[in-house]
Amino acid sequence: MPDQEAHCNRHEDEAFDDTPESEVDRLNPPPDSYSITPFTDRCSILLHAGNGGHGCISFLREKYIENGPANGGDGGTGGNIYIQAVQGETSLHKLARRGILKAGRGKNGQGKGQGGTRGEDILITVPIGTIVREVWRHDPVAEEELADKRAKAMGADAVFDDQPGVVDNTRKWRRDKWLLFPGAMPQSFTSADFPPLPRPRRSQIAMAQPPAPIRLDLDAPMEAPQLLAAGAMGGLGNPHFVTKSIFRPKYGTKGDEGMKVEIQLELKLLADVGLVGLPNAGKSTLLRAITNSRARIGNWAFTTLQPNIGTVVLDNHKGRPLVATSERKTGHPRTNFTIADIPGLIEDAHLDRGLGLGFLRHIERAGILAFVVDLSAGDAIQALKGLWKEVGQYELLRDKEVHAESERRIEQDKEMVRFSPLVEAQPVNIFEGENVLFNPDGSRVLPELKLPPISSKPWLVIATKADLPETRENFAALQEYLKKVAEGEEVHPSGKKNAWKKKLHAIPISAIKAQGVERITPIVVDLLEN
Ligand SMILES: Nc1nc2c(ncn2[C@@H]2O[C@H](COP(=O)(O)OP(=O)(O)OP(=O)(O)O)[C@@H](O)[C@H]2O)c(=O)[nH]1
Ligand SMILES: [Mg+2]
Repeated sequence: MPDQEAHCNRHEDEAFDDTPESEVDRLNPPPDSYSITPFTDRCSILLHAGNGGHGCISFLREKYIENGPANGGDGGTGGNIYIQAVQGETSLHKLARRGILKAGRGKNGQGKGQGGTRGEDILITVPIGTIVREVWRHDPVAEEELADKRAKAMGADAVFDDQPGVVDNTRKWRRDKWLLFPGAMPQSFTSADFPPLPRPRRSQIAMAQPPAPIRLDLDAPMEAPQLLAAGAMGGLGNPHFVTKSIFRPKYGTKGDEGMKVEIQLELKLLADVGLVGLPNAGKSTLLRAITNSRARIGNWAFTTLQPNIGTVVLDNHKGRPLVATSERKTGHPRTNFTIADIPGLIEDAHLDRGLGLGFLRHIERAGILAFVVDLSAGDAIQALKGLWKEVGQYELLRDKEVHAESERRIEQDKEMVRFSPLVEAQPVNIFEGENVLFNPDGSRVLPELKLPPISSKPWLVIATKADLPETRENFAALQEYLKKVAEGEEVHPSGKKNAWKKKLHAIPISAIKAQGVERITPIVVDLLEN
């Protein structure tokens, strides 16, 4: 039992006596002392920008003023949706659970000329290294603009209020756009009673929207949020429709419908360091030893079923940083780095054995790879080579996979007959070839992420369980081997020629006793920064 093992060793070895009791408990916890952190690295969500509030139809009522002038306020603008990549977020699971994000609707206008208040905004916070891709969108205002353009091109006398003298014949029938005075009978209005419908409007902030289709690569912390979808404009109150002949218009307009965008979020970078190792090698214990993680630990294979991400704090804001760091590209000194503990890798994992390809994908998303080898479980060099082999095989396969996957998706889409009742009922408002704004079936195949080859990543070896007997020779051999690799006497374990081998480190540790782990941080920081 691991528990007994730990205690025996502590009595044997004087050097480990200074490890506090509580720390040992934390690193070799009873089975129920862990937390499962939910984790998602890919999800799609539907954004619904806020609808505009309706305009108000009202008239001044005061003593001695019998038929006061129109004084209905305009409707408020709908809420906007923003996105921001921030430090501290590590997973998309919170967003994945939401599914739909709907910004607030603007409030309706009020009497006495009071405009409606704006709808509530939504801010989506995502981890740094998130990619945002648009799947499809439905933008009512853009569609209306397009329809107008089309009507004009076809020679209809579609004219707007800013072109006087010509009668609008095309848009008055949009009864759905008009709001009538309470109590007015809809049938008492003929289209002749309405002035030309105002041209579709956009809020000023809509200028800040990224061009469609949205493709954002958020790989740095953002100081300010980025707008994704602007809320729709509110309707106009009845004072807008006062003319020389109509003093008391009994109509206003409804607020516009907010646009809908479905986006796919994907984490490009999972963490700064990825722990790669066989099952039961001690990766989760290591993560616990150097971070505050409460990752699950157990003396059996596949204890970890999904990535756990821990953060190593370098600067606890108490004056001098714990580890000296240089100013990075961003201009700020690095204050932390993250480590991903991923499920164990077994032989033939690339053939989808074990937990399969899913988590091999995580490996290529780490900045640095830390190969965790168990010194007590046989030849460490063989273990390291085995891990590299799987990683390499995976990389080979991936390129093929990606290709096959996108082919397959195209094929499936061709075969499927989609149920889309709305498309038939609507006038087709898309010019051929031009900006397809309304793509109701969302069948667009999104391009895969492009990532650098795995063998070009900096890597190090963490040799763990060094507290166990007869691990010394194993480690010495490993170190000797790495030296030869660095000098070019041995082939790089990845088998690739241009693989990274600038500074090869092997660090012996005992994670369970938190011995030697303090050496990891400065080495990792050095690799991250250079
Ligand atoms: N003696 C000793 N035992 C260790 C050490 N590190 C981990 N262990 C034990 O090894 C076993 C496996 O540890 P885990 O951290 O769960 O291993 P893992 O690599 O995360 O395993 P998977 O999640 O299944 O891939 C546990 O029983 C740990 O207590 C160490 O430094 N020394
Ligand atoms: Mg684990």
